Amino acid sequence: MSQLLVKAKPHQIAPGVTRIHEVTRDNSILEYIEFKVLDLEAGSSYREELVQKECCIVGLTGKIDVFSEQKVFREIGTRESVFEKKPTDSVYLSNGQPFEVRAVTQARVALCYSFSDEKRPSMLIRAADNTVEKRGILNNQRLVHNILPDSELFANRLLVVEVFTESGNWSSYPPHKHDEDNLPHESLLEETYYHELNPKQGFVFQRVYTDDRLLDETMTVEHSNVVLVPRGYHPVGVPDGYTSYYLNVMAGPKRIWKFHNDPNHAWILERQGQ
Ligand SMILES: O=C(O)C[C@@H](O)[C@H](O)C(=O)CO
Repeated sequence: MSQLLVKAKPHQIAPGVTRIHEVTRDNSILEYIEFKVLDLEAGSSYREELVQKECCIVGLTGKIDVFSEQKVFREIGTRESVFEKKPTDSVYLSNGQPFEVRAVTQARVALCYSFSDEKRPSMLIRAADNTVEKRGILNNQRLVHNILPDSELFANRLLVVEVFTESGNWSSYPPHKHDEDNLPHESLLEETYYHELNPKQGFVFQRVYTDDRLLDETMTVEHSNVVLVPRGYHPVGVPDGYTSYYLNVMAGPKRIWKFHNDPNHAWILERQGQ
């Protein structure tokens, strides 16, 4: 059984609250990242206390209110489907505080965690604060919303980004890795991919591999699956007829995204127009 591919396991944990994913240090091979996806019915609420963790709450779809010790954030979320391809709102909460997510409408929420013992200000990351990038040419085009990039200094470890890849294109490509603490050349960051597909019956292929091929797994990834990237290159290929969305969480010892392209495939970037 794959240690990298995590399928959705919907489980009702409170009235109106269904946990779709729960990736923890105890049930996964990751050391720096934990990740949850929750579905909330309108009016339902989810409570948690952050102990030695920071969290970025991403309003994937629907509208939520977030109550933290320091602040209340109202009407978080901008879209009914991620495939509207517009940025959404998120909230950053630091270690050592209880919080509550209350659904204003039916909502799907991602809780992206890393380990932290620092108390920092709670922050609203508005949809309008996301930097939006179009990357790549030919069949390597993708749309990126930077939710919590390394240029934003208020988080301790967490990096969060969402990526849309159209039918027949490749993203996280040419394959790149960030698994060596060797700055300024490369940083060590684990990564998670939470995938959605439009239409839902679609699938993508994701390969996770290292130079020595001691890790080399190619996965068929379906709607709502999570892929764990403890190390290695991690490209995604999208079949004709389907659009791919994924939410990436990255974290490691230093909060810098410095990747290294697979030298065998870096020539892709030298084509005209990149
Ligand atoms: O540019 C892309 O295709 C997205 C990737 O950079 C993705 O966010 C990732 O792999 C980050 O390391």
